[in-house]
Amino acid sequence: MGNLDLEQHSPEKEEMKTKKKRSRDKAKILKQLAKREVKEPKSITDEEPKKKKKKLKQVATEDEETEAISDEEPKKKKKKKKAKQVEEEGEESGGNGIMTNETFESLGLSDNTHKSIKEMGFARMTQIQAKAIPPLMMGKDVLGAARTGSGKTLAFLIPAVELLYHVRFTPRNGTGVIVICPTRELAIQSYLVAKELLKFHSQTVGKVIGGEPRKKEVEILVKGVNLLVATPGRLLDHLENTDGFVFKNLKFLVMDEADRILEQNFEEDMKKIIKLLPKTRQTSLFSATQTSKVEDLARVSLTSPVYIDVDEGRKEVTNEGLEQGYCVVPSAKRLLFLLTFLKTFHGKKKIMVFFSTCKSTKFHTELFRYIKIDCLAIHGGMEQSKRTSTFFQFVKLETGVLLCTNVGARGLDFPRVDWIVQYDPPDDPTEYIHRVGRTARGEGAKGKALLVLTPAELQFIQYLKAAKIPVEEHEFEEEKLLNVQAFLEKTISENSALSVSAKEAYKTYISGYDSHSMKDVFNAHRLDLKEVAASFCFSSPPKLLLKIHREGDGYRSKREPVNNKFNRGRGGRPGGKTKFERY
Ligand SMILES: Nc1ncnc2c1ncn2[C@@H]1O[C@H](COP(=O)(O)OP(=O)(O)OP(=O)(O)O)[C@@H](O)[C@H]1O
Repeated sequence: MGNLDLEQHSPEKEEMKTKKKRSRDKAKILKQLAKREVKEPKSITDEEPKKKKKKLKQVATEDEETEAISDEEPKKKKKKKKAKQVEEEGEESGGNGIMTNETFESLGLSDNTHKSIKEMGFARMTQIQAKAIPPLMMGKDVLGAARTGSGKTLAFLIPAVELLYHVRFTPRNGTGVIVICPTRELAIQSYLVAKELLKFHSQTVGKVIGGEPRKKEVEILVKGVNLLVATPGRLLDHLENTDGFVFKNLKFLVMDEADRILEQNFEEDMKKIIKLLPKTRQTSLFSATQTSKVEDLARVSLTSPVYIDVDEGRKEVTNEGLEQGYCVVPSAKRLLFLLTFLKTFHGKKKIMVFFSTCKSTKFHTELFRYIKIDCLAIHGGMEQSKRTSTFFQFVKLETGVLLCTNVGARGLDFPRVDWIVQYDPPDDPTEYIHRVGRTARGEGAKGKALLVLTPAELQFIQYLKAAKIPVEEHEFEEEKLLNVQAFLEKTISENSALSVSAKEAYKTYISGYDSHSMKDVFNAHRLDLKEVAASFCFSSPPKLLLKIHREGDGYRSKREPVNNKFNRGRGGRPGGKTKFERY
């Protein structure tokens, strides 16, 4: 028996088996791709001009982000160093289970894709990549879940690029792959990764996102964008209105952060988009969190999907390198608490602070700058050009503070963030997971997260624990707070612009609170307005018309039960945003 066991688990045999399996998979993938090439060339190659095989490279116009990636040499070096560091840290610490020993080389990718991945400094695959890339390259529909910062972007972009290459897409064939992202910044980020992957290929890449000039986008779409990254609203706009946008050859649709994309405020657009796109295509849904809506969509619109959940069975849903705490702070002291925190770490750490509304983010940015706390801001009320430049500014910073709404919660890959502060609570555990996922990303990475709750909101911790999120309480030390309440109130009362901004922030904070989906925890009727006003630098609540839903008047929790099979307690998502648009 002992012998038999040894025989079965001999490392050589295991290795042989894996190698054999890999080469079988590789052969299958190549066969599959070849089949697709044979099956579909008509609709595609027929449109290709025979003589003019001009290599049209990267049709996307040069834009602001080019500047951020223009220092080619240092960037390459930095990346190689980073990848080496990631691997070493992973090995030293025993890793946190994100990396595998499987190499990208074993996938049998095209030389040009492989060359790009090498330039990015990656040799071994992460778990989601090792599990999702082979079935995706075989043309299967995939529903993929893996923790934040574990490399999902390459997991779908590598198969996308390989598909375009093997089917020999040219600009004339139009769009073969569409990647839909919920925020503009995430779309820009994914577009840049796609651009890097396509660097040595002839296929074209572009993006269409809200807030950018449509005309420029129309021009690149008409020229032909093979891999298109888009936000839902702007994509729908082009699908419906842009003559010359060829999408009938679409082969692969990816929804990144699928659970977010299927929420209420995107749902209508998504239904229309799906209706307009060709039906025979490969579809893939990715996110760190899933909801029953994603499952429903997978059931009705994916063909025999492969379900991949690399973190199934983990005791915690957040990353091991993440230290998570919460502090119970009386409403009236919240601002002083945040100021004390920022005074302590300002200039030493890279920090993201989450707010619930645009106006509140705007007010706090103005106030902090006024009192000489340097900070950046990203929220939905800003011009896109400013949002984009701020995004790249924060990417480059070693230390600094970014105040943001949930536009910063999903998918963004800011390097080396030390602290995530949730000054205003998230909508639910799912949103919590994505916000804290902006730190401790990748193998061996570390980071800290702090959630600020008022005594009335403490019950939220039970929801976090039920969703397998470990949080420890930090003591609230009132005596250590900066003693500046009177100074702040005076500052606001004497500065009319700040005062107007504070009033708007106060008002939207309350209406935002009222639209909260977990009414059992975040109940606007339990807010003490005098205390809330103090946290916006008012000695008494400003006289404003506040609309708060009456209790019993449709005022109930929209929380969706977390009991579907694929979700497995990841912190299910309630019904999504209500009338009040907060981003
Ligand atoms: N094979 C790899 N080896 C090392 N690092 C990698 C590998 N693949 C991706 N990365 C890096 O890991 C980081 C996180 O990747 P990515 O942004 O794709 O995560 P994600 O799973 O999409 O996260 P989120 O759920 O927050 O969107 C990126 O900086 C990326 O460059």
